[in-house]
Amino acid sequence: MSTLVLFSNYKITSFKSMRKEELDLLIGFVRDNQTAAVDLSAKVGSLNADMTCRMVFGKKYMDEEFDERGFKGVIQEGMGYTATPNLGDYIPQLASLDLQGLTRKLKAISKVYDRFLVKVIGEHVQSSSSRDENRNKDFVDLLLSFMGSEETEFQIDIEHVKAIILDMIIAGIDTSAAAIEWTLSELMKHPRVSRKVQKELENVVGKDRMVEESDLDNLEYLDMVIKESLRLHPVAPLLLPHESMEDCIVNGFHIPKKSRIFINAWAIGRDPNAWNDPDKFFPERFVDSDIDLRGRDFQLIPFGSGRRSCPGMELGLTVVRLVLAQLMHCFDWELPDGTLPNELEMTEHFGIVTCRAKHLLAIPTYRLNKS
Ligand code: HEM
Repeated sequence: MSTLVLFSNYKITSFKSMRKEELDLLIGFVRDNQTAAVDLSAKVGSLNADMTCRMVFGKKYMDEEFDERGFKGVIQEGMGYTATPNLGDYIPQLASLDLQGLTRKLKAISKVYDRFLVKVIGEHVQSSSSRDENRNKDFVDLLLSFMGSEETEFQIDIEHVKAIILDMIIAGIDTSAAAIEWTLSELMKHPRVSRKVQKELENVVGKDRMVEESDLDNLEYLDMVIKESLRLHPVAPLLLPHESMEDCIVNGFHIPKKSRIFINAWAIGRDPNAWNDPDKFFPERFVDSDIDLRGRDFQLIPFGSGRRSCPGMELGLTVVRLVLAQLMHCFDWELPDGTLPNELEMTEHFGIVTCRAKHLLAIPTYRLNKS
């Protein structure tokens, strides 16, 4: 369903004008605030949350419509509990005691999610008869249209709809934002690479207009920068847990059926057996290389590989490329308080999605010709 319907090329393209509207708001805000440092981590996080909400729910929701902790706050709290190693997973006899209280806390969070999802679905059902049939359908519309339908191969009920929506929101918001945040951080740290990205943008786009999505395929160097950033900072460093379907032997290790498997994409991206100078940020390593991000090349798997790899990859890459290109094309960036590029701290905050421990702040200067 994800591949054929939700993330088809047609569907991704149908949200192009929405992405432009949201990104233009951010660019406008930054242009109006050029004297102070912009909290890029917070701004990029909100931009992605807004884009994802409009695609999945058809509109943005105010924080207070969710819960007093706000939309992002609750999602992050839930993700935090999910990422915490749970004793009960390793010693099943202890699971029912819930010694860390994780099950109890997650159940409480799931009630908040559930209340919100019931409200969103209710709003869609109520307004379905009065809605314009030609308007662009959001994910909730699409999923509801499969429910109870005999004509489709996807047999789903309301609990599936809730689960899929939640999955999309959780998997979509922080991942793209963290990928943008890390790439911007590496660009701030490496002015040579930043200048080269801006030079490419000047050649492809010119300084008289902003970037359009149709320009993205011509930005080859930016693609290398993104690959290099995802190699060093795979936003889901351990991917998602997998389970072996049958007994198998990998590199001489016996893996019994039904084992829980973690793939350390972070370590693979920095493995000296797979990469020369692995700790160096050097996008040019991808010149004349056919290593891509799609999971064919096992030394670079930020989206996983195979059937359970990320279904939102094309969409995620479109957003990451577009936002980075626009921010780098429209502005020069300087670190605040006289911080030198090589002094920028890169400490990670570990979670299922690993973002920066400290927000990335930078001072913008508008650089296009047109006012
Ligand atoms: C740069 C952006 C993104 C990155 C780096 C990323 C990365 C990943 C990774 C590593 C996985 C786990 C794969 C595995 O364990 O093998 C995953 C799964 C998933 N991603 Fe993404 N993702 C991104 C954007 C998105 C977006 C925008 C969406 C949807 C709106 C999305 C939806 C999903 C879903 C639904 C899954 C779970 C698939 C399943 O249940 O098997 N992702 N993603």
